Amino acid sequence: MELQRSGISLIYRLEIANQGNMFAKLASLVGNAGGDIAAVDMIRVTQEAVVRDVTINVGNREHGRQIAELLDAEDGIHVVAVSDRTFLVHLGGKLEIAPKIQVKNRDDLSRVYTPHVARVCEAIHEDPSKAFQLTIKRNTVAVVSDGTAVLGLGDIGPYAAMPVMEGKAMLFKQFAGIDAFPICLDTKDPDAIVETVKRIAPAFGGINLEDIASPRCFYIEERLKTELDIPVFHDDQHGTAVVMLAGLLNAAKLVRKELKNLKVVVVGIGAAGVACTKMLLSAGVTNIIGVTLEGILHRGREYENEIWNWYKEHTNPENITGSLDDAMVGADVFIGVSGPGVLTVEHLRKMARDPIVFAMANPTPEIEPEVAAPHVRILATGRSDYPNQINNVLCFPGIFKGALAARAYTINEDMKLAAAQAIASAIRENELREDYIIPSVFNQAVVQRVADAVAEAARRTDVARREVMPKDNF
Ligand SMILES: NC(=O)c1ccc[n+]([C@@H]2O[C@H](COP(=O)([O-])OP(=O)(O)OC[C@H]3O[C@@H](n4cnc5c(N)ncnc54)[C@H](O)[C@@H]3O)[C@@H](O)[C@H]2O)c1
Ligand SMILES: O=C(O)C[C@H](O)C(=O)O
Ligand SMILES: [Mg+2]
Repeated sequence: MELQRSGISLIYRLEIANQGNMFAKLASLVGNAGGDIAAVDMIRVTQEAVVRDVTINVGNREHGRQIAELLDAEDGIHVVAVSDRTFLVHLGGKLEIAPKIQVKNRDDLSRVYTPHVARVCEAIHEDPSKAFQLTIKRNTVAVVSDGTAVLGLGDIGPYAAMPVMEGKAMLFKQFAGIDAFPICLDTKDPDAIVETVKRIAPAFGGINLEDIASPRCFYIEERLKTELDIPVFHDDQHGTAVVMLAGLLNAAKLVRKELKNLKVVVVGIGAAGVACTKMLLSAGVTNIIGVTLEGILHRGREYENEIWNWYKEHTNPENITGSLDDAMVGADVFIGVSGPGVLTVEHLRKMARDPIVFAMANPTPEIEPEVAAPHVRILATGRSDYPNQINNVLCFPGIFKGALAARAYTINEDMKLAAAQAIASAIRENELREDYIIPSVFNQAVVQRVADAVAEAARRTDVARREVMPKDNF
């Protein structure tokens, strides 16, 4: 596969002396240093100098720093400040709450607020199911995290987790029209998390658990699923697994291999790794090898982590032992949901013909895509800046849209499988290519396709509380 990488974009505020052709000099300095000027804005002009904001695309932060040093060392150029556009879009957070109706006069006020609102409260008191019709519960999801497994950054706490949760909430709204609220809890106690989520549930039609570390995430999700009557969905488990399977269905078609014959190596047997494995098993894959930091999971050992004991019983049919080096021999597929630097070119060389590599750790994949690309047939990552983005954003907006439309009280296996098939089928067979096994997150047809398939699966499996017509705009 061939790859092109996008870097980061920095804004340099420069004071440029009014002498000679300074801008041409600046442009050639930047160009020679490998930067790419994307925009120039005039900020102010004085007798001696002009101040401009110059947006420059650079490879990474270090490259950006080198360019700043280079410019500052030049006679007549002074670097006033460098700002990162990513930080600028985060100023003050990424979300706000907006009312759906304007209160223009006393009459409006008396309807949305006291006294008439009281009649609506009483109606819900008489029939609690009316909360779905008459409050934001109908179309609102809580994105709940404790900040313990934020992307691949680990336990960075609830404050640092907020930007990711705000991002997920934005995507819920933009892609599915669902209002989502980021909630980062200042506790790691699984029971306290369960109790808190239960107590805030009245306002929500669904709970999207996010970036909660394993193995606690399994307990928290299981309890909430049993104790709440709205869908509870741990995105890092099931969203990831759904999109991974969608990608694999298409990748297998492309290399003309059948799922049941594949040898799949999964690295990182946490939330995402366990769920991906369960999904592979239900799709008919039998030869799955799970690899942790301690090596291949096998039946010759008893593990402290309970889920790994479950894992060893359901995978590794030949009970092989050893490290990732041993697991990769003859593998058709690598699924990485661990961390950076796990996979090497040596590993890729051990794989079977037409290797399929899904290096899904965020933000840094298990292997640098540029390094892996020449050695594999199909490569996918979780990132937005490479082709084949296998990221749960392709799933959670649509799966919740379908579940909320059907007013489903849970999201079950059939609904997840339906979502995976809907995502995969968004690409027609004659459109499949090595760098196009998964539809873009901006393919607007995908969310509705997933939502329709999920609502239908909810109806078929008797978990829907509402009949949904296809394309129903609830
Ligand atoms: N692309 C996506 O849509 C997507 C979705 C979910 C998670 N992820 C990524 O997957 C990774 C794991 O997320 P999670 O939610 O499962 O976290 P988690 O904390 O539940 O599990 C991670 C597991 O990986 C293991 N691990 C870490 N480094 C390893 C290594 N070098 N070799 C073997 N095992 C290793 C850890 O011990 C842990 O068991 C993160 O990088 C996350 O960003 C990607
Ligand atoms: O947030 C993402 O980009 C995907 C996933 O939920 C992750 O934790 O990495
Ligand atoms: Mg996540």
